[in-house]
Amino acid sequence: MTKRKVGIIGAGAVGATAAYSLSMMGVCGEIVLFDIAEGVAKGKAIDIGQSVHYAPVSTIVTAAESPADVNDCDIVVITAGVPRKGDMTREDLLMINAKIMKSVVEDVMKYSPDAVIICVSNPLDVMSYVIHRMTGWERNRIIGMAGALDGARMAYQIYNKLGYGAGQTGTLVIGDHGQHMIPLPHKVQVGSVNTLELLSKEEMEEIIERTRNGGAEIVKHLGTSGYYAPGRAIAYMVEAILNDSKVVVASSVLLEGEYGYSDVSVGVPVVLGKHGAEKIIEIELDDATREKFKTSVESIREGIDILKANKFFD
Ligand SMILES: NC(=O)C1=CN([C@@H]2O[C@H](COP(=O)(O)OP(=O)(O)OC[C@H]3O[C@@H](n4cnc5c(N)ncnc54)[C@H](O)[C@@H]3O)[C@@H](O)[C@H]2O)C=CC1
Ligand SMILES: O=C([O-])CC(=O)C(=O)O
Repeated sequence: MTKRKVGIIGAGAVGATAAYSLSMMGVCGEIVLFDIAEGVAKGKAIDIGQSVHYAPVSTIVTAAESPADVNDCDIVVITAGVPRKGDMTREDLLMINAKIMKSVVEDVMKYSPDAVIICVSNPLDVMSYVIHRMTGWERNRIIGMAGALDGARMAYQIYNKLGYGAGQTGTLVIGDHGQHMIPLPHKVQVGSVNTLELLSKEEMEEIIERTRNGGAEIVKHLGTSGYYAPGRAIAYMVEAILNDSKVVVASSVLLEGEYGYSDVSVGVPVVLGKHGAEKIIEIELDDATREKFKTSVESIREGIDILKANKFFD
């Protein structure tokens, strides 16, 4: 990769935190922020740009005056959209965020036609699917951020139970980024020790439940959804793509027969490198997990079907 320019569309809580996190890591030369709300991108770009003075590597942070300035990006992160509040589910954001997605994606296609897109807006899997349908791009170039965050949340819950192994916990969460997400306890290891040997069945069930409700728990306390962990998860994915590091991260990608499904975006383990989601890893699912995966896919398809019924797709 010759240039390392990252566009972030939607400079709200998540977009700005991703920008801040990325600028502190120094993995890209330029970050350009765009937001439809006047002054938001400009103000945050100045603030983040001034914080870079203390970063190990300098990153230029700018604000786009218009979508046309988010041009020639290697990666475009889409964090434009409405977050949930109160008792809302992510699915309640479907119609409003789908409309936002439509205008944003048209601009990305025009101004950064070679980019890898990281979709963040909710409901995540359906929005990632919308981007596929709108762009028609190769599927490796459209990646939904979910498993990176949900996996971090699961690791956090495990540490809180064990009291050791922070930073040594490998987790895997597949399926939708919603009520049917599937944290996989038998895949979790702390320092190469399988957690099935460290935690009781009841403790693991509690961890799974708290992981699944990780987003809602923050909304309950904060009144809006979280942004530090999401921002850091985005930055981790951007770094993996820019550095071509080939790390395995569960992400929402379009299936074309893998796991027995097609024409739906859902979270599965993928290899992240300079071409985006370069490889989908098909892991063996036992019968019970396969059933959960089916429920998860169906829940995403419900959202897609609502858009179809509303003639969202041409
Ligand atoms: N995939 C995931 O794991 C996560 C997803 N999210 C989702 O990310 C989205 C953003 O969340 P927050 O940053 O907390 O919301 P926010 O309200 O703080 O920021 C969203 C920003 O998008 C901007 N925006 C709206 N329409 C736009 C357009 N057409 N072009 C450019 N900017 C536009 C708004 O002006 C606002 O500044 C939400 O949909 C939220 O549910 C949030 C956390 C984690
Ligand atoms: O919970 C929300 O609405 C935002 C989100 O996706 C998360 O934090 O996982």
